[in-house]
Amino acid sequence: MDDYYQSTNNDSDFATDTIDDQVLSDKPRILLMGLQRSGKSSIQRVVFGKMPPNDTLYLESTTKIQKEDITRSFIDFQIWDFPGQVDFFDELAYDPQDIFGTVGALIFVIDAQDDYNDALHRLFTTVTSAYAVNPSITFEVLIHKVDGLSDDYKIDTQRDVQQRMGDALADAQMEYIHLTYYLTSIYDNSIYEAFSKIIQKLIRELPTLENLLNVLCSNSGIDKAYLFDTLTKIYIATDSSPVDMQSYELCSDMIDVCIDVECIYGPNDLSLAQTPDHIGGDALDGQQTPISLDNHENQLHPDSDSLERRLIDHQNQEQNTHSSDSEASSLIKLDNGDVLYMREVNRLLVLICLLRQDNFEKHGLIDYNFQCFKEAVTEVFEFSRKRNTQQ
Ligand SMILES: Nc1nc2c(ncn2[C@@H]2O[C@H](COP(=O)(O)OP(=O)(O)OP(=O)(O)O)[C@@H](O)[C@H]2O)c(=O)[nH]1
Repeated sequence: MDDYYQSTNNDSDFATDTIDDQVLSDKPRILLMGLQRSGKSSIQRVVFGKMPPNDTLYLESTTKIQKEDITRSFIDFQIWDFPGQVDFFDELAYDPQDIFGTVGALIFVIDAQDDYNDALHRLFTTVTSAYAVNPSITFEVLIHKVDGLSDDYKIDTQRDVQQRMGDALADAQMEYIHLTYYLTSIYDNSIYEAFSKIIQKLIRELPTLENLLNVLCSNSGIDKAYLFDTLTKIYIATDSSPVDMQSYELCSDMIDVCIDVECIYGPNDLSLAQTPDHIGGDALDGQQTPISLDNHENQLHPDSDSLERRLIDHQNQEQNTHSSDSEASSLIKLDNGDVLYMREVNRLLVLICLLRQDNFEKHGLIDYNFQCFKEAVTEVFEFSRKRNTQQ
């Protein structure tokens, strides 16, 4: 996919806009398919529309293909939500070429809390038919609604689904069709984690971004770095050290914290320092106290050499250095001593890093390296944009 980023901002107040076919751009597509009530619309609403998961209980059944153009996001694509009750391969009214011609990923959702025999049958016909039309589609299977299941049952279900699909494809001599499986739920971060991996497959610049993140981490003493799409909280790249759910959740929670602060104080006051020892390593929600940079002296009394003092000095320097642009940044100290460091790369992307307190002492170096990283990322996308225009 060539166009998986968006270089312009759309100032619409809505994250996603349902739009008519006539005005749909030529963007690559992501299809959400699966049986009725498997959770397709809920996934779309929660991930791309910021709907609280509990509100999906009131969603009505989809009756026709819902096409949405994702705006104000780095992930520049259309997402098509299919009604579960229609089998598009039985209906002569639908031309498979129209549907699958320019698809990037086909995501098939299976309800793991229900009997999934029919779903497997539909999955088989869907992938084999779609592959016949467009072999470059990546097929992704979400074994969904696993929030109600025990860990053992989840693993057994995934193994069973994988085994049966593998057998069915082997019987049809179509083993070359590759499916990737994810255990997901809208009630935790698993759905974002799955979408991160799905979207990453569609980003042509991924290896370059990963290399840049590796260089940034190794030269700055950073333990883990994620490049997030700010709107969706999907991470589009990370360094090559293993992803652990806890660090991912902390980083993605940090985006929520910053957005909440931005909503309360306005975009120009986004930078915040964190009171010491207020944040547990695994519990951010509700415990953070944003501190205005103007009156921090009255609120914090750190001794002069403490990390808190350095965080505040750092924030002040940042504010002075970047007073002319509105680049957001934030620092949060966790009670285990680690530091979460967030910097906005552009209006659509944000870098979030996790590093140890000792390594944060070299924050001048980290800031400098971040600026180099930011310039490199901008150049990469500028290069891709030019290449796409030429093509
Ligand atoms: N427990 C649980 N329920 C979920 C999850 N995702 C969706 N649901 C529920 O599943 C029900 C059906 O969700 P929808 O999103 O309407 O399903 P759909 O696949 O779009 O259905 P159609 O539009 O009929 O094709 C809703 O009540 C959701 O709240 C999940 O991760 N866990």
